[in-house]
Amino acid sequence: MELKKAVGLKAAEYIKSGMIVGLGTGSTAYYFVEEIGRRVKEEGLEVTGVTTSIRTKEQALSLGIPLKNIDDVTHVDITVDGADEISTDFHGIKGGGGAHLIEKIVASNSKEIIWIVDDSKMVDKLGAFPLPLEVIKYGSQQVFNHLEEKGYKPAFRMDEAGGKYLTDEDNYIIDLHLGTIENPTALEAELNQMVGVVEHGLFLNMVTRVLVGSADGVQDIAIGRQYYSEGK
Ligand SMILES: O=C[C@H](O)[C@H](O)[C@H](O)COP(=O)(O)O
Repeated sequence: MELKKAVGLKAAEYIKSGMIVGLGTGSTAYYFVEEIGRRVKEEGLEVTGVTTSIRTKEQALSLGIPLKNIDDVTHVDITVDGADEISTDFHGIKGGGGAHLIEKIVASNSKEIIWIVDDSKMVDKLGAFPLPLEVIKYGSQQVFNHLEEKGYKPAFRMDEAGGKYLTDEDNYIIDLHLGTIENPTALEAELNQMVGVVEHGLFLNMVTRVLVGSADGVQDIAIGRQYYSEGK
């Protein structure tokens, strides 16, 4: 809890008045959004938020953070979000909370992408965390069967009531229990082409800064790449 809060507060230091800010989803991003709300209220910070889930939208509205839809902004200056796993080469898995579709849309329109995590999320190779695929309902059992034939150990995500989990966009999620992903780039290419898969939780070559919380404090790692380019 404290590590998540520490990285959330540190990320908020990168936010200045006038920015359009992508507000991530999850238990770590929660602290970042709370801090932005506090600064809006107490310090007069003037930002426009673009949210990545219904949950975050409700939180941001309750805090009085002005919001816009992604389609009503020219770009996002900085998106701050959590992650489920980050590899040593700074690829990530996201979507443990089922929000990776909208998160990826917001991130892909962001000039800077900051991930905030505690050190338990840092891994050598991705894959121990189940890789989420958001799939359209129609034909989803066929997608599942196809993934099973490939040996990807798929499982439909279930909700607390025992039904299939529904995303904000009313799709299902299939989690792949891969163990280790030896070649994330090849898997990404394969999943990008799979009919019925709306979006997968592999975020490769996207993050521009990672803040890692540990007992020793917050490590601030600038990745040194530019994901976003104007007019792409
Ligand atoms: O779908 C959820 C998002 O990708 C989250 O950012 C991710 O699951 C990390 O969440 P948390 O900070 O709660 O571990």
